[in-house]
Amino acid sequence: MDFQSRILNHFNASIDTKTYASEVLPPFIEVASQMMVQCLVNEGKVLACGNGGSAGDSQHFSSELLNRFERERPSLPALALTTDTSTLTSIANDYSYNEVFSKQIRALGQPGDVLLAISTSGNSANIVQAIQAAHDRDMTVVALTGRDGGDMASLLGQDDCEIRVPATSTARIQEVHLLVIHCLCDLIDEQLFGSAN
Ligand SMILES: O=C(CO)[C@@H](O)[C@H](O)[C@H](O)[C@H](O)COP(=O)(O)O
Ligand SMILES: [Zn+2]
Repeated sequence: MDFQSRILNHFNASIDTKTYASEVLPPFIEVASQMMVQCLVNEGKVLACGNGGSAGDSQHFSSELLNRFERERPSLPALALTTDTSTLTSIANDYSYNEVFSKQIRALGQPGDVLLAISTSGNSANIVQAIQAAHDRDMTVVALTGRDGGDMASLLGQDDCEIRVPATSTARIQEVHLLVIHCLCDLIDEQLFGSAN
């Protein structure tokens, strides 16, 4: 297959995945946005974590809350747990990579905070442990997953919300995760700061 055909295949697969996701995800995205708004109104914060591309997604989300999305408004409290290399390397070195997020959550998480846990497979052990730590801290969890939801899906409780992308390719799932993150940012701004076009 020539390169341009490969590129076209990627575009078409991404479009198809997003079209299918648009038929199933909106109710879950709405609920997740309401959970985050409730948390922020009650002076809570959103902690976010993920590995690889999903680490980037965590940072993308937290920067849009802390700084801005598409309108002028006050900064909102969010923190990506993926950025402090001293903390990440010392926890991984002294304990285990599986604990790099959970130890931060046990220190920083407060009751009423929300954890945004991102994994395309739903099986990353450090994300699973992050969810367990969040529950121990009386936090709720918004989980962005894919495939069959993996181990994360079975850990979630009725106060949590899973947004599971109906796809199997990591890249395609990540592309929808980013769209979901932008939907969450828009809905949070809309609920907290009123109508904008
Ligand atoms: O971005 C990509 C692949 O598109 C990779 O960096 C990917 O995020 C990494 O392999 C992650 O470790 C995958 O973890 P997960 O999504 O299964 O939790
Ligand atoms: Zn990627």
